[in-house]
Amino acid sequence: MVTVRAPATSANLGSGFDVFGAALSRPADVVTVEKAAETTIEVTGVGAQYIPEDPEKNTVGAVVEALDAPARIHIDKGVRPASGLGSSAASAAGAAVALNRLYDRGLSRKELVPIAAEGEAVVSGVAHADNVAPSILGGFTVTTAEGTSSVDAAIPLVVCLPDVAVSTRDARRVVPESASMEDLVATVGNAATLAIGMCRSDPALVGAGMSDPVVTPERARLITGYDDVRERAFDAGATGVTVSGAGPAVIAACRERDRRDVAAAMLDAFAGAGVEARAYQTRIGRGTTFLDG
Ligand SMILES: Nc1ncnc2c1ncn2[C@@H]1O[C@H](COP(=O)(O)OP(=O)(O)OP(=O)(O)O)[C@@H](O)[C@H]1O
Ligand SMILES: N[C@@H](CCO)C(=O)O
Repeated sequence: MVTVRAPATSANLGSGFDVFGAALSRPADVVTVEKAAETTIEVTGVGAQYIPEDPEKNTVGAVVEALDAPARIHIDKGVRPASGLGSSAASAAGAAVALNRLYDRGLSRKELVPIAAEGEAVVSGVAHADNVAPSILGGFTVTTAEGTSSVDAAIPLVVCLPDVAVSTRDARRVVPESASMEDLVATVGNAATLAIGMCRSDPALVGAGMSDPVVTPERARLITGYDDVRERAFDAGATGVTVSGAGPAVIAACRERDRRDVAAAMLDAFAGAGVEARAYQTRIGRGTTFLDG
């Protein structure tokens, strides 16, 4: 038997649509796998009632197939589904790391990224790896068709999760099909600023680099109260605020000393918009870890 803790993640970070990702120190899924002749999946925890246990429909089923590793699998969800916090990816990432060890497949963490990404295709129609990469590798990740690069970074974060669901599949429908040259230049500048900020663990640069004139404004419309939440977070000291993944979670970068105030301000703004929410005071963290030695 192998048990792992696979962290939530935030993809895009504004300017890095479908490229940037970050592992969060909390929340996380716990995935346990045991060899079996046929694969079975049991799901407990946050939002378990919305997650299919059929291996054809659960993200871990595709991982089992890709690794040819049938197992009895238990997923204890800490990451709510349809959250923008890489819920479907956390389970797939955890299963990939755990099954690789259970069956002694000998694949490296980087080799496991495209395998876990197959799980994402099951739910969103696209095998995007910008959530599974940080959930497996940890830190800040840059994923392209050529592979993933990662760097550890010490950046305090708040993710505020409203009590509504937005599916990645729906949120991909509002992504514009083209962008102007002006927006392209701005986005490249912001993304480069964010990447330097991560390398220096500088919350000011990371926050400044989260600005995105192309995808985020369209996605923000799907989140009731977004503009107020963003403004209040900045007033409380956030250095940058954007939609986490496909939403509805909103992520803010900040300095350690401001994190509590930023979390309170975001919760208050959602409440003002009539939306219940939960705030996680978190930071960029480690990738999937073994819980059983
Ligand atoms: N193991 C799993 N964990 C969570 N959701 C799963 C799992 N397997 C299948 N699903 C389905 O995936 C959907 C949630 O995935 P989706 O990509 O929409 O949200 P997310 O992973 O929280 O968001 P994001 O990718 O934007 O961070 C739900 O419909 C859920 O039933
Ligand atoms: N990059 C993907 C991540 C989904 O979590 C998207 O924004 O659609």
